[in-house]
Amino acid sequence: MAKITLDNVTKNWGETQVLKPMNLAIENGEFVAILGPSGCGKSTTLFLLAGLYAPSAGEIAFDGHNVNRIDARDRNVGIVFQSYALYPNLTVRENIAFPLRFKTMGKEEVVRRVEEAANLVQISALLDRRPSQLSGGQQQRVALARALVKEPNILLLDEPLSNLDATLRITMRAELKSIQRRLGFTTLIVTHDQIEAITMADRIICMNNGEIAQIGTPDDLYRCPNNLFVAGFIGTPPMNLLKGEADGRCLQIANASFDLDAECAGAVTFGLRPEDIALVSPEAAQLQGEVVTVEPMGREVFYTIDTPAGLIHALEYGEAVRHAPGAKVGISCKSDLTLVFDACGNRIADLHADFSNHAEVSARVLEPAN
Ligand SMILES: Nc1ncnc2c1ncn2[C@@H]1O[C@H](COP(=O)(O)OP(=O)(O)OP(=O)(O)O)[C@@H](O)[C@H]1O
Repeated sequence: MAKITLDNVTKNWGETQVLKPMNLAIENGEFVAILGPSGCGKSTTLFLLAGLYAPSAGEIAFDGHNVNRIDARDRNVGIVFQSYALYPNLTVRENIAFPLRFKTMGKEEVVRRVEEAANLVQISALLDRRPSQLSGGQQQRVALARALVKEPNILLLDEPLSNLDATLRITMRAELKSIQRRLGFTTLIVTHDQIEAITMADRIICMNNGEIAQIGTPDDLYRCPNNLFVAGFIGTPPMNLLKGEADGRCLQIANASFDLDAECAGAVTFGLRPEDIALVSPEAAQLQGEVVTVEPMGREVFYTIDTPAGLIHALEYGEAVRHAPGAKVGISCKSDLTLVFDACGNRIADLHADFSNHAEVSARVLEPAN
């Protein structure tokens, strides 16, 4: 188990800097997800830690020791790639034992470690098969056992679940997390699946365009995004982001004005999560709109509402469809759940807008569906 520190680490390919100076500290035993859109630098960060890439500048340290010049195979890091990369002509046993081939260790020790790793991921019965005789989930477990067999200090996972079907992903997600908890490896997982990141990780590094947009617990990123990128990236369906203008304690969004709980001035963006919206009677809210589409999704109903501030998405829990297309509704939300971002896209801490009459929100004064 090792603490990982990055101090102003960058990566350039030719003239292009794909990783801007990155500073990061990951504690012993932490499970951290690197999340972000395609091309933002997630795998680059992981490969730098693995020693597969050398940094262009800066220092990578494990437990305070600079590892910049230490070879991948000497870093005591286990890696699981998206493709699994199993050797088709080797048995499962030989695949798992492969990373030990350069270690000076007796045959019995190799057998012990292979069996222990196979046991951990529950593939002991498959050791004499070849990869082609395994399902996708079983192959994924072999790749994980191969990473564990070195008894690494750090486990690096590069989209390890992306080739699995939806059900298996959920099972493997829970299994990975439980193995990590039991063995206590410092673990980094690269993913572009936010559910994966939110469900497994203690902390998430959200990256955009070669740099860290925010690091925090899943709840921090969801409830207190530092900036518009994180606000728009985390959450499905995404946060509603409305353009507005602040003047003192007044926020104007299209034809509606709201009270702010502190002074502010200039162009702002106002953020409102779909599930935090209550659709109330039009006269009970400052901002009104017309329901355009209604999508019942089983446990919830997803509404798209056309308002003078643009289209707004709202999610109401429960099966009941309360508003039909064409219904006029008011958009309401508890003020402490609203977010305000400045003209540069940074969230203004502790600034909220009074978006409605709270009594109306809690009473859920709703128009009947017509
Ligand atoms: N060997 C290389 N030479 C030049 N550019 C590269 C090389 N490897 C990666 N890049 C560029 O670096 C940037 C970051 O790539 P990286 O693979 O880290 O992204 P990612 O976030 O992991 O993306 P994805 O989710 O699509 O795997 C991309 O713009 C990519 O095109």
